[in-house]
Amino acid sequence: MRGFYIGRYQPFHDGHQHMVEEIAAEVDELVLGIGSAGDSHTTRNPFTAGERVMMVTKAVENLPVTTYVVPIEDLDRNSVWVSHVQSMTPRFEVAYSNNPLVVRLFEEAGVEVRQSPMFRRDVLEGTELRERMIHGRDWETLVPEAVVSVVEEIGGVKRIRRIAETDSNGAGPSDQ
Ligand SMILES: Nc1ncnc2c1ncn2[C@@H]1O[C@H](COP(=O)(O)OP(=O)(O)OP(=O)(O)O)[C@@H](O)[C@H]1O
Ligand SMILES: NC(=O)c1ccc[n+]([C@@H]2O[C@H](COP(=O)(O)O)[C@@H](O)[C@H]2O)c1
Repeated sequence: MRGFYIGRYQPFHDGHQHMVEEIAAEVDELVLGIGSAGDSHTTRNPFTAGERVMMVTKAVENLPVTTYVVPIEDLDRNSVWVSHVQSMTPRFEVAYSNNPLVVRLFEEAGVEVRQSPMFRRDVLEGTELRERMIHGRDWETLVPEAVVSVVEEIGGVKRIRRIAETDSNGAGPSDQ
Protein backbone atom coordinates (compact mmCIF):
# COMPACT_ATOMS: atom_id res chain seq x y z
CA MET A 1 0.00 0.00 0.00
CA ARG A 2 1.16 3.52 -0.82
CA GLY A 3 0.36 6.52 1.42
CA PHE A 4 0.25 10.27 0.73
CA TYR A 5 1.03 13.07 3.18
CA ILE A 6 0.94 16.73 2.15
CA GLY A 7 2.07 19.84 3.97
CA ARG A 8 3.57 23.24 3.20
CA TYR A 9 6.58 22.27 5.30
CA GLN A 10 7.64 25.89 5.94
CA PRO A 11 9.86 24.46 7.42
CA PHE A 12 9.67 20.65 7.77
CA HIS A 13 9.78 20.10 11.57
CA ASP A 14 9.85 17.32 14.17
CA GLY A 15 6.01 17.13 14.19
CA HIS A 16 6.11 16.28 10.47
CA GLN A 17 9.01 13.87 11.07
CA HIS A 18 7.00 12.14 13.81
CA MET A 19 3.99 11.78 11.45
CA VAL A 20 6.20 10.45 8.66
CA GLU A 21 7.72 7.83 10.98
CA GLU A 22 4.26 6.69 12.09
CA ILE A 23 3.02 6.55 8.50
CA ALA A 24 6.12 4.59 7.41
CA ALA A 25 5.11 1.83 9.81
CA GLU A 26 1.75 1.47 8.01
CA VAL A 27 2.66 1.71 4.32
CA ASP A 28 5.05 0.13 1.82
CA GLU A 29 5.77 3.40 0.02
CA LEU A 30 5.20 7.04 0.88
CA VAL A 31 4.46 10.05 -1.31
CA LEU A 32 5.22 13.39 0.34
CA GLY A 33 3.49 16.37 -1.29
CA ILE A 34 5.13 19.77 -0.98
CA GLY A 35 2.01 21.96 -0.87
CA SER A 36 1.67 25.54 -2.12
CA ALA A 37 4.71 24.78 -4.27
CA GLY A 38 4.49 28.06 -6.18
CA ASP A 39 4.75 30.15 -3.03
CA SER A 40 8.00 31.47 -1.54
CA HIS A 41 9.59 34.61 -0.12
CA THR A 42 6.57 35.51 2.02
CA THR A 43 6.09 35.51 5.79
CA ARG A 44 3.93 32.39 5.72
CA ASN A 45 5.82 30.67 2.91
CA PRO A 46 9.46 31.77 3.00
CA PHE A 47 11.05 28.72 1.32
CA THR A 48 10.83 27.69 -2.34
CA ALA A 49 9.54 24.30 -3.45
CA GLY A 50 13.10 23.29 -4.34
CA GLU A 51 14.40 24.26 -0.90
CA ARG A 52 11.60 22.28 0.74
CA VAL A 53 12.32 19.30 -1.53
CA MET A 54 15.88 19.36 -0.14
CA MET A 55 14.69 19.60 3.50
CA VAL A 56 12.21 16.76 3.17
CA THR A 57 14.34 14.46 1.00
CA LYS A 58 17.29 14.66 3.40
CA ALA A 59 15.11 14.36 6.53
CA VAL A 60 13.50 11.11 5.36
CA GLU A 61 16.49 9.49 3.68
CA ASN A 62 16.87 6.84 6.40
CA LEU A 63 13.22 5.80 6.46
CA PRO A 64 12.67 2.11 5.76
CA VAL A 65 10.21 2.85 2.91
CA THR A 66 10.69 4.26 -0.57
CA THR A 67 9.71 7.92 -0.47
CA TYR A 68 8.76 10.18 -3.40
CA VAL A 69 8.80 13.96 -2.83
CA VAL A 70 6.47 15.83 -5.21
CA PRO A 71 5.87 19.61 -5.32
CA ILE A 72 2.18 20.48 -5.82
CA GLU A 73 1.00 23.96 -6.73
CA ASP A 74 -2.26 25.38 -5.35
CA LEU A 75 -5.37 25.73 -7.52
CA ASP A 76 -8.20 28.25 -7.27
CA ARG A 77 -10.69 25.39 -7.47
CA ASN A 78 -10.95 23.12 -4.42
CA SER A 79 -13.43 20.88 -6.25
CA VAL A 80 -10.75 19.53 -8.60
CA TRP A 81 -7.78 19.66 -6.23
CA VAL A 82 -7.73 15.92 -5.48
CA SER A 83 -7.60 15.13 -9.23
CA HIS A 84 -4.80 17.67 -9.58
CA VAL A 85 -2.86 15.96 -6.76
CA GLN A 86 -3.47 12.52 -8.28
CA SER A 87 -2.27 13.75 -11.67
CA MET A 88 1.09 14.74 -10.14
CA THR A 89 1.81 11.77 -7.87
CA PRO A 90 2.38 8.03 -7.92
CA ARG A 91 -0.95 6.27 -7.24
CA PHE A 92 -1.80 6.08 -3.53
CA GLU A 93 -4.56 4.36 -1.55
CA VAL A 94 -4.59 6.35 1.69
CA ALA A 95 -4.05 10.03 2.49
CA TYR A 96 -2.77 11.27 5.85
CA SER A 97 -3.68 14.78 7.02
CA ASN A 98 -4.86 16.79 10.01
CA ASN A 99 -5.97 19.68 7.80
CA PRO A 100 -9.82 19.77 7.81
CA LEU A 101 -10.12 20.98 4.21
CA VAL A 102 -7.70 18.35 2.93
CA VAL A 103 -9.57 15.66 4.88
CA ARG A 104 -12.92 16.78 3.44
CA LEU A 105 -11.70 16.95 -0.16
CA PHE A 106 -10.12 13.47 -0.07
CA GLU A 107 -13.14 11.92 1.65
CA GLU A 108 -15.53 13.43 -0.88
CA ALA A 109 -13.32 12.02 -3.64
CA GLY A 110 -13.62 8.55 -2.08
CA VAL A 111 -10.01 8.35 -0.85
CA GLU A 112 -9.42 6.84 2.60
CA VAL A 113 -8.06 9.44 5.04
CA ARG A 114 -6.22 8.78 8.29
CA GLN A 115 -5.70 11.43 10.95
CA SER A 116 -3.50 11.30 14.01
CA PRO A 117 -3.12 13.42 17.13
CA MET A 118 -0.85 16.45 16.96
CA PHE A 119 2.59 15.87 18.45
CA ARG A 120 3.95 18.57 20.84
CA ARG A 121 1.88 21.14 18.98
CA ASP A 122 2.74 23.90 21.51
CA VAL A 123 6.16 24.20 19.84
CA LEU A 124 5.99 21.99 16.74
CA GLU A 125 4.13 24.37 14.46
CA GLY A 126 5.53 26.07 11.36
CA THR A 127 4.27 29.50 12.44
CA GLU A 128 6.01 29.17 15.82
CA LEU A 129 9.27 28.06 14.19
CA ARG A 130 9.28 30.97 11.74
CA GLU A 131 8.71 33.37 14.66
CA ARG A 132 11.63 31.80 16.51
CA MET A 133 13.90 32.24 13.46
CA ILE A 134 12.92 35.90 13.17
CA HIS A 135 13.50 36.65 16.86
CA GLY A 136 16.71 34.62 17.29
CA ARG A 137 15.17 32.04 19.63
CA ASP A 138 16.02 28.35 19.53
CA TRP A 139 14.46 26.55 16.54
CA GLU A 140 17.31 24.16 15.64
CA THR A 141 16.32 21.59 18.29
CA LEU A 142 12.75 21.39 16.91
CA VAL A 143 13.57 20.29 13.34
CA PRO A 144 15.55 17.35 11.90
CA GLU A 145 19.30 18.03 11.65
CA ALA A 146 19.07 17.89 7.87
CA VAL A 147 16.67 20.84 7.93
CA VAL A 148 19.13 22.91 9.97
CA SER A 149 21.79 22.25 7.30
CA VAL A 150 19.50 23.22 4.44
CA VAL A 151 18.30 26.42 6.16
CA GLU A 152 21.96 27.33 6.73
CA GLU A 153 22.94 26.52 3.13
CA ILE A 154 20.22 28.76 1.69
CA GLY A 155 20.60 31.60 4.20
CA GLY A 156 17.04 30.95 5.33
CA VAL A 157 17.11 32.81 8.65
CA LYS A 158 18.47 35.96 7.02
CA ARG A 159 15.75 35.76 4.37
CA ILE A 160 12.94 35.33 6.91
CA ARG A 161 14.21 38.32 8.90
CA ARG A 162 14.41 40.50 5.80
CA ILE A 163 10.86 39.58 4.83
CA ALA A 164 9.66 40.33 8.37
CA GLU A 165 11.48 43.71 8.36
CA THR A 166 9.92 44.65 5.03
CA ASP A 167 6.49 43.76 6.42
CA SER A 168 6.96 45.76 9.63
CA ASN A 169 8.24 48.82 7.68
CA GLY A 170 4.90 48.92 5.94
CA ALA A 171 6.57 48.35 2.59
CA GLY A 172 3.64 46.24 1.48
CA PRO A 173 2.39 42.80 2.34
CA SER A 174 4.72 40.04 1.22
CA ASP A 175 2.23 37.29 1.91
CA GLN A 176 -0.26 37.80 -0.89
N1 LIG B 1 3.12 18.93 15.62
C1 LIG B 1 2.47 18.23 14.70
N2 LIG B 1 2.12 16.93 14.93
C2 LIG B 1 1.45 16.22 14.01
N3 LIG B 1 1.06 16.69 12.81
C3 LIG B 1 1.37 17.97 12.53
C4 LIG B 1 2.09 18.80 13.44
N4 LIG B 1 2.25 20.02 12.88
C5 LIG B 1 1.64 19.95 11.69
N5 LIG B 1 1.10 18.75 11.46
C6 LIG B 1 0.33 18.31 10.29
O1 LIG B 1 1.21 18.21 9.19
C7 LIG B 1 0.54 18.62 7.99
C8 LIG B 1 1.31 19.71 7.33
O2 LIG B 1 1.38 20.80 8.23
P1 LIG B 1 1.97 22.23 7.85
O3 LIG B 1 3.06 22.09 6.86
O4 LIG B 1 0.86 23.18 7.57
O5 LIG B 1 2.64 22.57 9.24
P2 LIG B 1 2.20 23.55 10.37
O6 LIG B 1 3.17 23.23 11.43
O7 LIG B 1 0.75 23.44 10.71
O8 LIG B 1 2.57 24.94 9.71
P3 LIG B 1 1.99 26.45 9.69
O9 LIG B 1 1.99 26.92 11.12
O10 LIG B 1 2.99 27.11 8.83
O11 LIG B 1 0.61 26.41 9.06
C9 LIG B 1 -0.89 19.01 8.41
O12 LIG B 1 -1.73 17.89 8.23
C10 LIG B 1 -0.71 19.36 9.85
O13 LIG B 1 -1.91 19.22 10.58
N1 LIG C 1 -7.36 24.27 -3.88
C1 LIG C 1 -6.14 24.03 -3.49
O1 LIG C 1 -5.17 24.39 -4.12
C2 LIG C 1 -5.89 23.31 -2.20
C3 LIG C 1 -6.89 22.68 -1.49
C4 LIG C 1 -6.53 22.01 -0.31
C5 LIG C 1 -5.20 22.01 0.13
N2 LIG C 1 -4.27 22.65 -0.61
C6 LIG C 1 -2.87 22.70 -0.18
O2 LIG C 1 -2.50 21.54 0.48
C7 LIG C 1 -1.53 21.85 1.47
C8 LIG C 1 -2.07 21.38 2.77
O3 LIG C 1 -1.08 21.47 3.67
P1 LIG C 1 -1.26 21.99 5.17
O4 LIG C 1 -1.96 20.88 5.87
O5 LIG C 1 0.14 22.19 5.54
O6 LIG C 1 -2.05 23.27 5.11
C9 LIG C 1 -1.35 23.38 1.44
O7 LIG C 1 -0.24 23.68 0.63
C10 LIG C 1 -2.62 23.84 0.78
O8 LIG C 1 -2.50 25.07 0.08
C11 LIG C 1 -4.57 23.28 -1.76
